[in-house]
Amino acid sequence: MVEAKIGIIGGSGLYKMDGLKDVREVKLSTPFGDPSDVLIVGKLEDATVAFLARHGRNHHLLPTELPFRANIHAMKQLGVEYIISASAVGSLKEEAKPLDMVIPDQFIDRTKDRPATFFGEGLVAHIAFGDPICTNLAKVVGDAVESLDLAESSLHRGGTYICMEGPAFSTKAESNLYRSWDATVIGMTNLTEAKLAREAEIAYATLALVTDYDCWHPDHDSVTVEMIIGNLQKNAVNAQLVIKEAVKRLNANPPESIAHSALKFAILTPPDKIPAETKEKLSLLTKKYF
Ligand SMILES: CSC[C@H]1O[C@H](OP(=O)(O)O)[C@H](O)[C@@H]1O
Ligand SMILES: Nc1ncnc2[nH]cnc12
Repeated sequence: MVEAKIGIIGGSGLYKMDGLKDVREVKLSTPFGDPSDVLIVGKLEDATVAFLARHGRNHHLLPTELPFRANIHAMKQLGVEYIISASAVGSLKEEAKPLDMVIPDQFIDRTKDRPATFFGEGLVAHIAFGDPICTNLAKVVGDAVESLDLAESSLHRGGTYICMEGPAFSTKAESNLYRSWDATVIGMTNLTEAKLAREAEIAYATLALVTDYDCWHPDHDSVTVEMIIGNLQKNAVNAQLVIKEAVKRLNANPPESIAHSALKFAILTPPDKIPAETKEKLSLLTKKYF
């Protein structure tokens, strides 16, 4: 089995990583179904990385349809310890302009129709999620952005990402409600992924790339796919540069992460009371504790 310590999940607009060497397509199955697509494993800046297109390489999966658990489980199977997620977001603040980058440190969950835990079926675990993003990994990504000269894009470190269900974009009332909550950006994917990554003890950070002002902004029309497509493409170019630089830094200096021991005090069910099939199903995640 190939191994990769760093995982990259590409969202809308980022369907492949340029510059990968010794590329292999790895098709994995998991106890939670198949991932969104094959994982692309290759060398980037001397590090072995695993890339996955979240919506599939042809963008055929809605946010609600994403096999989040299979995607994270597949990363875990490859030995991934750090995931950098690149995601398209709408901005809820004037100062976060289209083409800017935000590295959120909080999420608010507005999803309602997707599984968001590996646990259950006789194994109860509650992870701490007060700090849902790995601070040290976020710093590596932020430092990578700042080391590059990205003329059109400012960096915003910190901020709250609203994760909505979609696929329709928000109403103006919703968008203004989220602004009243002081949220920074809105998307449809990253909270679910971050939660599962934490359950899988993988450090996770989001590089959120602003495509639009959602629908609250008085000087902009309501968001449509047509309007954001150009920004998605420009953001994808920037995301590639940032990820390459972040991978270089991460490989040279892998940071500690609270995520790496997230299950240490999370599991409530005594090991001898967990059904054998569940123990087997979750063994990749929990075996170090039993
Ligand atoms: C491009 S429009 C909405 C779509 O874009 C974001 O996807 P991702 O987070 O995978 O980059 C957003 O969450 C929606 O899924
Ligand atoms: N305005 C928006 N709302 C939700 N997800 C998005 N992804 C990109 N722009 C978005």
